[in-house]
Amino acid sequence: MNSLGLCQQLLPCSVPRRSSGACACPVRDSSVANLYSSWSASLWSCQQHKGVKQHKRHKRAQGCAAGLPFREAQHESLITQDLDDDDEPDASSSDIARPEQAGLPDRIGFLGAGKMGEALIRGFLASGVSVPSNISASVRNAERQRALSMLGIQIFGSATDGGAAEIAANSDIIILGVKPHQMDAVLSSLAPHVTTNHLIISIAAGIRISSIENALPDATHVVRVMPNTPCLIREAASAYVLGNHATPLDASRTFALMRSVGVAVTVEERMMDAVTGLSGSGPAYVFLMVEALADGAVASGLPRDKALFLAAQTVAGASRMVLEGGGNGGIAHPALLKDHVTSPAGTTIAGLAELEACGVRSAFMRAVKAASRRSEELT
Ligand SMILES: NC(=O)C1=CN([C@@H]2O[C@H](COP(=O)(O)OP(=O)(O)OC[C@H]3O[C@@H](n4cnc5c(N)ncnc54)[C@H](O)[C@@H]3O)[C@@H](O)[C@H]2O)C=CC1
Ligand SMILES: O=C(O)[C@@H]1CCC=N1
Repeated sequence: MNSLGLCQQLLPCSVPRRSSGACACPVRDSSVANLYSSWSASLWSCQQHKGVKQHKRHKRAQGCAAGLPFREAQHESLITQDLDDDDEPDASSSDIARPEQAGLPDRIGFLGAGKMGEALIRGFLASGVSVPSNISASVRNAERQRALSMLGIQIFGSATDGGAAEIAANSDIIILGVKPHQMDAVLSSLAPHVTTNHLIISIAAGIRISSIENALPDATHVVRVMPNTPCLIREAASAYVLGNHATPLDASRTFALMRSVGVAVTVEERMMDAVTGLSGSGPAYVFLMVEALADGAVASGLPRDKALFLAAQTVAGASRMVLEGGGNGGIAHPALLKDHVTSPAGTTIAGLAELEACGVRSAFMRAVKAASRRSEELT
């Protein structure tokens, strides 16, 4: 068992890998890593092309040429989404190939590696985007030290007691993985050691980019990411925002990292509280839902193990249908899919009527809004 209480041996088979929705692009034998290394330089020469749209198309084509399926290349172009929005791809990227063995050369240091940090580390290692010798973590207590040492990564002491200096000296990318209320202390310890060669990635709920930038030296490269625990099995839904001094290369490094453990989209910072209430906290809502569905089946006579198994697979299968059922890689509308399950005077409408009577729809909306509000309060 790992610290998240999950049996690692069960994980590889718990989420089936899928084939990619690859495009007809003829060159597909290279990886995100190629795009990563060539992108920075080519982005700028590319900008000399006529017009913003042409620039975006060019980057997309370049992504394909770098071996990405069309929709991943298309997604890469979102990194500069501030250029225009009208040809923005939809948010679904579930059919996109994973950047297997992308092997980013960056050394990644975690200041605080608890549940979320460990999920990221395990995901990065599983994806091959990094290797143990390129990852380090500053750890405050012996139990965390033991858990993380088993991954073969380098361990330093507490971030507020010398560990920040060691992480800074041994990392290109520093991931701030402490709780929001621990952030001030950690940033104070880190500030004297940060240079403009570092990329600082905060995963803390509620903490604004401006607070991080203000606590660190001028021109520090900062990116704010909201991941979720399914990073552990490379099924995360992450969103990220670039800080004021983050470069296109920082964007591509962040995207490559987060894409290696799931899907990743860019948003504006004003949307990060909503992201936190939805995908950051969302796995907990779904776990509760799976548990409750299984309870219902147990109450109706099904053994607990079969009830949990069928409940979890039902949620996974239905989610996949939304993600993959839209045709041309788009997202299907859940209301249409719901109607396909629901026979006149059948079983499903009887169940749905109960859910509506209990206000489940409104309860989910309220949950996301409450979590978003809480994220706002954490600022
Ligand atoms: N748990 C989740 O599902 C998600 C969490 N987050 C964010 O990730 C961050 C971490 O959350 P969790 O991993 O859940 O919390 P956690 O409490 O499991 O992990 C935080 C870790 O930081 C360590 N820490 C605190 N001060 C330290 C210091 N000075 N030096 C070294 N280590 C130190 C703690 O000992 C702990 O191991 C939070 O800011 C949270 O908002 C974001 C998305 C999802
Ligand atoms: O509950 C929390 O505050 C963290 C942030 C998002 C998920 N877990």
